[in-house]
Amino acid sequence: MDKKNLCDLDVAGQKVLVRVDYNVPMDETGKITDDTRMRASLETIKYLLEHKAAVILMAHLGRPKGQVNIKYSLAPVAKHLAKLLNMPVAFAGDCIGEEAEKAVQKLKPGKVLMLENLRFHKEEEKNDMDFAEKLASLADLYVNDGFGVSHRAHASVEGVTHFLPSAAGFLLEKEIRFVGQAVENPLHPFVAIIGGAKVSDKIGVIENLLEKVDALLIGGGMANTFLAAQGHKMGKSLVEYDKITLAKELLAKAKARKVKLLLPVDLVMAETFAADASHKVEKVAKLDQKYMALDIGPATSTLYQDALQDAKMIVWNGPMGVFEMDAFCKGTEAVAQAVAKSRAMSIVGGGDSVAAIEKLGLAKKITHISTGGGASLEYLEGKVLPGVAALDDVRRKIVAGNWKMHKNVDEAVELAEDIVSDTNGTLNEVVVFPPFTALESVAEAIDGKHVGYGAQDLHWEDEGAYTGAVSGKMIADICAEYVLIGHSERRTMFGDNEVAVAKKMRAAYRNGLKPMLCVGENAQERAEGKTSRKISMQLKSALKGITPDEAEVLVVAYEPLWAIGSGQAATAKDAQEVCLLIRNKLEKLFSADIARKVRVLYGGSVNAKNAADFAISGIDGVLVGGASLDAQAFSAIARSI
Ligand SMILES: Nc1ncnc2c1ncn2[C@@H]1O[C@H](COP(=O)(O)OP(=O)(O)O)[C@@H](O)[C@H]1O
Ligand SMILES: O=C(OP(=O)(O)O)[C@H](O)COP(=O)(O)O
Repeated sequence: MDKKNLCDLDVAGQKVLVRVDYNVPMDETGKITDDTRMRASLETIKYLLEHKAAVILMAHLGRPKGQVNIKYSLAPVAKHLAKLLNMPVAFAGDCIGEEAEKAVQKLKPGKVLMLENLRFHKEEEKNDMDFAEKLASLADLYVNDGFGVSHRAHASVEGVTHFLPSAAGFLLEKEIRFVGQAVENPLHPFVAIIGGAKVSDKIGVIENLLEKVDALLIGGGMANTFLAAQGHKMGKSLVEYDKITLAKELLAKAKARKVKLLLPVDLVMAETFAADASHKVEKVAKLDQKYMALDIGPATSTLYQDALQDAKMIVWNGPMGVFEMDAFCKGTEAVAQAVAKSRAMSIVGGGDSVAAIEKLGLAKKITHISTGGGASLEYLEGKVLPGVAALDDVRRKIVAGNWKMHKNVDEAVELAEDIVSDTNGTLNEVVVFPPFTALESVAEAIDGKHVGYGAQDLHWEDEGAYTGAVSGKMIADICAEYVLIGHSERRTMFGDNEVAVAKKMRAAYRNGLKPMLCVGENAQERAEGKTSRKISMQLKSALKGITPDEAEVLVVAYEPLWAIGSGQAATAKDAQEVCLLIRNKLEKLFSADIARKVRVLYGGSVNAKNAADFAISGIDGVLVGGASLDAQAFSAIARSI
């Protein structure tokens, strides 16, 4: 995940505003009937309390339409939270204004305050900036731990991040990691189970998952529409006849992508939509037209269980039938048992699906139970969640331009000045690497501006009889910040082997320079599937003896040799996979925290046309060659990453 999390914030003595999702079911007496979402937030709250923060919780309950309505007060939730935390939880009768301000003033580090329902103010759902600023004025820092509401661009989810340093809570980070993996790097065979009432509720998810899965199992009311699209007569079943064409398109897409799409072969048919309705199991091919389908049948349950047996990753969202009625919950329970029994990485989201798992006591057998229904659906659709996108990035992206052996002094200064003016305002870090002859002039021309500069290489000794060489000490003397080490051209044309690279790394750190270490495989190694082994060896050799503190300022550039100067860039997915491999290797060499902080770039035939492809999770910027010699092209790249 590329967003800051709690560990990146210094919370001691700070007032931390935490957005949680406590939109929990209650019975008519106000008793909370399922506190899963509250329990899921405890890790974040306890971390903040242990680190001496004053914790201010804000949440919504229901949809009171901007009106104060006692039915949706969070007071009972605050009481229940006190029991879960086994400590007092103060409660403010409003989320902004004098009452909230007084409560916050009284709040001490190590204590918790719950604010009243945000949605008593219509400005919350309107993402009103004045309202967001009033919320933000209560605190020093903001943490979003409400995954279930992060698909909403509301003031407490998105707006408030414009006024406070922000980070993800542990629950949000865990949700994004698991649900995100299913979308970005699924394990195969990858099987998805989609159920629920209507296909119209989950079109986006089905379309996106059809790009990723090996098998898709469909149940619930939405299966009826697919069966009708195949020509089956569905009697009084819930069928969305206006979605028949769509269902046919999805069936065709699955076939074209060779995705095994399974539909029920038998159904539990009921005379009426009622818990005590008379019902019977019938084959899909011959359904009683006076009846309606309210669950998948036993043969279908067996078919789906078999399809799940060898899965390595399973995503399940939506029940297989009218789960809330005992007579029609068996299909959902059978799927729940199969998912729990599977050795796959299993991710379950959606109120009814999660309820089935909880009812059967199978929660511990599921890898990740999502606390978000709509949020997990939208994430599975591949949508950006506003509540996540709004958070501060853990690593500022870098766009670096390696000018190689081009530009005399005047040209170099002109190019650098043009880049300064053209990249003004970009959030990304911009760095240029001029030739040595122009480095000092460029440094003088842009020093103090937002564009950084560095050297394209260095010798590993600080001084001595090394004709033609330039030392780290000399580079530091003109206040350069970065130095490229191990660029493929140094390795292939000038004999920089792993020993030389390792000595240059030491020289860089000895002189206070930030190394931009280039690693990458050649065409043959790639063809032989040796990329991972080659890069792991390069990293291990170059980083030997480097301390964690030194590693924190390291930048690694993945530059596949076959893509340098060839005009043939790696695909964004290939680059993402290798950058992930590099980060995993950094975690093994140092720690997860260092691996999160190190920036990992892609380089190799990046240009203004393809740069945006590399603006994806896990890639923290680009190292640009030829395209960096033109200010406009390079600035376009700096804006598109
Ligand atoms: N065959 C069916 N006919 C009508 N409704 C169904 C059928 N199967 C499931 N449903 C309904 O689907 C609803 C749950 O769908 P959904 O909200 O998508 O699931 P989740 O809450 O797990 O996200 C339940 O209210 C259930 O009654
Ligand atoms: O319960 C929630 O969504 P969900 O029912 O999709 O899980 C979240 O708290 C968001 O609530 P909202 O759908 O009223 O914005």
